[in-house]
Amino acid sequence: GTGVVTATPEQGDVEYLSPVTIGGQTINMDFDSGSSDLWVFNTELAAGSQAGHSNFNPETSTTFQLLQGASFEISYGDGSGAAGNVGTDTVNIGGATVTNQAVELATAVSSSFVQDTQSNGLVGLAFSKLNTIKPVQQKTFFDNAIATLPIPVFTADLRHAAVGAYEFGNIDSTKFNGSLSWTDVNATSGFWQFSSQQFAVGTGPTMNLAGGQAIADTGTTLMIADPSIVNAYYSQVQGAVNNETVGGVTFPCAAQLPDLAVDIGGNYMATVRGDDINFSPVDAAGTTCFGGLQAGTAGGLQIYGDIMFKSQFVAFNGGNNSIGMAPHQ
Ligand SMILES: N[C@H]1[C@H](O)[C@@H](Sc2ccccc2)[C@@H]2OC[C@H]1O2
Repeated sequence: GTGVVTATPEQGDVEYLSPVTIGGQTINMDFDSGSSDLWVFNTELAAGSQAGHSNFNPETSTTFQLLQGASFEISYGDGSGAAGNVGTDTVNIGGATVTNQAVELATAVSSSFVQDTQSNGLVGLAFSKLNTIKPVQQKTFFDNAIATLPIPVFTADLRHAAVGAYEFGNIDSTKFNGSLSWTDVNATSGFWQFSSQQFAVGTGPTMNLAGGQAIADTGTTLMIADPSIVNAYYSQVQGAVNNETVGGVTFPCAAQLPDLAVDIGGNYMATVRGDDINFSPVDAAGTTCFGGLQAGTAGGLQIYGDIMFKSQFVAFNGGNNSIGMAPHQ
């Protein structure tokens, strides 16, 4: 069957949380199309790390089974990480259910996870080749569910400061304008990766980024693009500066921010709303604001995170490895 759950933004749209039922216990988790482990805060974790979180208790689940000798250890792009043991349990996301899903029980988590008490773990939705479980790699929830879904798709409908949704096995055409533009994904990296070789700032000319590649990553808050895009964009914003202290580009909060259009696989120019690129104030007075568009390394893999998802409804097709996009309704 299909499954649909709410995707509720934390304050400032830092991340989006969705309810997941594991062995009958419902826990709010961060759905991450940029990784492939499902790990959860749990009662095996040190009490200090458990504090403030919803902690899965494998002992009170009648369907949990330890996966003897299995462990995981994951490091994320932002330097955070988690590690621990592994079991299997019944995982239900809005009705879409997998009876033998690998559930990773963290026994160690980095401080950024401990401090974020609204998030109690991640649901990895990238390709299973990135799963970190050893000695035998396990599948993601989507990989396990795909055969039972009416269509082999999940969709992300993330909104600025409003509740959106993740849906498995159905594409709700009331949630986007027009029709989806589909692009082939190169799954070799294990990410939902596509070419992105052109961009335009506001009503300006289309510019080239030869060889540009990007991934669609719901677990990344911002939009990390090639320096050539970032420089071209902020050259159009009065008062924009690269603020080393703050760690990225800032500008006056009153600035008028242009839209940014980026090429998706040569088939579609996805427009990212300028308003969403005004991400958050860095000072109490709300005078200086931090950009939702920041620079990665030149020629590196670009990461189109929540800043893009707030403008675009995205469908992930695991049947033919493609991504569909259209502006939100
Ligand atoms: N795919 C992303 C992942 O979901 C997050 S993990 C995370 C870390 C701290 C707080 C919340 C989430 C991390 O940032 C970018 C990349 O790695």
